[in-house]
Amino acid sequence: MFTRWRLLWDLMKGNRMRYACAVVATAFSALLSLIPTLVIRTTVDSIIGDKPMDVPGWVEDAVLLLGGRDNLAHNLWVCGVALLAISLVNGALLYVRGKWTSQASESMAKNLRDLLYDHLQNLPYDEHVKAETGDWVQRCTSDVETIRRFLAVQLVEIGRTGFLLVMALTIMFSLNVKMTFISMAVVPIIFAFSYVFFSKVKEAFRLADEAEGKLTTVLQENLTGIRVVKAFGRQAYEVEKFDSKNREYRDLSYRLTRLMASYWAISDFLIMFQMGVVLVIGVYWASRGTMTLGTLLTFMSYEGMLLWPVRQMGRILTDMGRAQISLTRIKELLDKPREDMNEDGLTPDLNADIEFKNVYFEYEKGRPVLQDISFKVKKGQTVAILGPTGSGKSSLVHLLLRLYDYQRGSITIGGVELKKINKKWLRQHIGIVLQEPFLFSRTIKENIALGRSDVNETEILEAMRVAALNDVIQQFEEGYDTLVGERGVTLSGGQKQRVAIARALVRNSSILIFDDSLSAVDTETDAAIRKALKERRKGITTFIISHRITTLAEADLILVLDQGRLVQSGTHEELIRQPGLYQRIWALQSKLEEELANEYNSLEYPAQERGVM
Ligand SMILES: Nc1ncnc2c1ncn2[C@@H]1O[C@H](COP(=O)(O)OP(=O)(O)OP(=O)(O)O)[C@@H](O)[C@H]1O
Repeated sequence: MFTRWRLLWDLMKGNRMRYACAVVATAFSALLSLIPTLVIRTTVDSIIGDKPMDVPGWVEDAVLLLGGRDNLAHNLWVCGVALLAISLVNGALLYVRGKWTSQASESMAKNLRDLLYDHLQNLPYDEHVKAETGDWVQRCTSDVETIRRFLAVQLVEIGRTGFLLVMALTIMFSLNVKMTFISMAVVPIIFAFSYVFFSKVKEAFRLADEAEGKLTTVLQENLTGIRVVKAFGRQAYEVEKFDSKNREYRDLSYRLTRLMASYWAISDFLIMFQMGVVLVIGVYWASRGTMTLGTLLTFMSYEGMLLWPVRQMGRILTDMGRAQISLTRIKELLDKPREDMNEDGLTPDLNADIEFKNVYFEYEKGRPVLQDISFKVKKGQTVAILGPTGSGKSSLVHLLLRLYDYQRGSITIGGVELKKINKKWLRQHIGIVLQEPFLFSRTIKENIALGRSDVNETEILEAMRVAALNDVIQQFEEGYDTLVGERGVTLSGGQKQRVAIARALVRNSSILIFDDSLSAVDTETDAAIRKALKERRKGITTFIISHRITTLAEADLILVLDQGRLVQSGTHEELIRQPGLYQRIWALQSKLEEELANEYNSLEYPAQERGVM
């Protein structure tokens, strides 16, 4: 609990003084807002009327300075000017209060967003894999906003109401004790009613918020997956699903509006009842001379000023619970440990031999994903990995980048244990093309340059050539300055893979990893890219995960994984002679290719159309 508020305190660094000044301005503004009523009271009772002045000495001196009561009675505009002057000062105070609180709260929110963003960037890979992105986004946006509002509005409003109550009660008690008790009789009732009401209605607010969230999720999911919806002709089902969520949201919002309407009606009635009682008793006392008209006006005016904010207090106090929840949610995110980058680790030359020795790895305890994996790769060699879905291919290459840590065994590069190497150094020297490449909503060029910040034009063009991207680029008017993603053109799966390959190539890495990165390009382009890559990656140790035997065949070493175990390893020539998974897949793919070729040749249209002259 304490650490949560401590976080807020820390985030306000540089703005604490400003916020404190805003609190002081609030107090002064509360005091000033009570004074016009006193000016009116004195004017009515002692300047227009003939009651003796019961005002502090300095006010009496001021009246004398302005020519005395008689002079003021003939120049009532002076009282008007006094009211105007007070309003002006009060206005100035309200302005600086608003300015300082918003500066302090906006800076706090900015600091918090920066802190969260920085923290998220530095969380371990696994956290991002498991993360519910929507929930994280909400923590970084609406939860931050809730805390900002708490600082900018709620806390200040509580302070203002507190000051107002204390000061007004002091003045009221000094004027008439009995009337003070009468006029404040309903305050605790309104406060309690408002507090209980909003505590109860909080649940209704939560349900409405949740329903809104569900509605947004359905909408977002539908828009993201609209192609699937259309392809499967599921529009009617989706519309119905949306309608049911929409109806749920409407019903809950309607219920909330009804509840709020009854709240305003009851609390308005209580306030009006209270004012009515004060008016009736006050007029009675005034007619009997036990209370002056000015004092009655003061009570009526203060009553109005106090009861409205008190009525809001219940809402603000219950809303404060939200700020606490938001702070807890943010703290949970910030408490997640950052990834240890082993910055003091070794920075060896990674253009070296790699060795896996009895490597064991599991994501969850007791569920091994890789077991007893041992193999050696000479510097500059190409290693191909084959295996059924879920056999652990991606996991194996992820270990090399230390996106995850192996639990047993050893992985060495140039004889240095992987866990001793500085992680940043390691990742800087390994280029990876992920299975599902992600492109940012930027230009193609910028997406490629993400691989290395100081990359030059020639290197980008060269990487594009190797990744067979030039043909793609030519289709676009703006070439590689074409925007991709949500705001730009949509690239096909194969085109995206090629941009990702170019991005990995500009890194000039010592080790290159292709995680099934050519799966979406046609065989011809695959062959062209492999050829260009072969020339280019001389001396670079390369790992290629693929299901295409043609891709694997050229490798110096082929690893065959099955259920997390290395079941075969060797060259293409060795493996096709060994009975096993590789031989079976090779036989299958060769047969398939043969059948495809036969089918193509037997097509019955003219030879020139098939390109055969
Ligand atoms: N982050 C994770 N947390 C828990 N289990 C995981 C995680 N990632 C993968 N797995 C599991 O580990 C196993 C191996 O997954 P991996 O992605 O390495 O297989 P793969 O051989 O690359 O499969 P594919 O060819 O389908 O890409 C699978 O059973 C998978 O469900």
